[in-house]
Amino acid sequence: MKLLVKYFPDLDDNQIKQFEKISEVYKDWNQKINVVSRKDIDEIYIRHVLHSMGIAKIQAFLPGSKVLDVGTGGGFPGIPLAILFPETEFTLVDSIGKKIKVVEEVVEELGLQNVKAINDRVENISGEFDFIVSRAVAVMPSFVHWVKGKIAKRSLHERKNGILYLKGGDLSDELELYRTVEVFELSDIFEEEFFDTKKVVYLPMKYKG
Ligand SMILES: C[S@@+](CC[C@H](N)C(=O)[O-])C[C@H]1O[C@@H](n2cnc3c(N)ncnc32)[C@H](O)[C@@H]1O
Repeated sequence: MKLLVKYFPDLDDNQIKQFEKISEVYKDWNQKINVVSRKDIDEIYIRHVLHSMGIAKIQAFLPGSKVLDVGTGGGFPGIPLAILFPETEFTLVDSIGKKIKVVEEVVEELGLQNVKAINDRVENISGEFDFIVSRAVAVMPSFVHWVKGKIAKRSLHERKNGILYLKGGDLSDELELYRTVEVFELSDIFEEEFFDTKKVVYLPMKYKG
């Protein structure tokens, strides 16, 4: 928790309670349905919670905006972001039913009012979103193909609507096609070693290539 407050000093009491509860809830659910690797569950705050919150350091979501988390698994990055932005509407989608079951239970136990969990492939989801977030789901060309029609044309935020994807390593080949892509290094924001190779990739709705 100290780690979260170090980088997000403005969390209110309710958010602190929800973040404190997260490790207990996931430890409990992970014993029944494995959604987080054993090694990762002990380091849930750095590897899952703070990593997810890296997106918030790049883009703060406005009240009334809509965010889609594609391939959310057990709820990352969607759940930590939903705690952080309680007035933004989050839709978390995953094609594996038991993962969405965990998300639903976590949402209930944390008392989150702004999260909808859907068990389906993202290709089958309708609706338009300001931003689409994700981590560890697909290479960018497949991902862009899946979500293309799901980004709202009108932007509420100063930054143009688009994709905010948590990725790591050398992305030069994968992102070669996208001239308007911006890559933000999380190591510039978080000093812990875990973030040394981690990035947030932003792809605005209109891209060339
Ligand atoms: C490696 S896991 C990552 C989970 C989570 N985002 C995280 O970082 O902890 C990838 C997830 O993407 C989901 N997935 C893959 N393709 C999908 C699709 N087309 N639509 C919805 N979910 C998908 C899988 O079911 C799986 O749960």
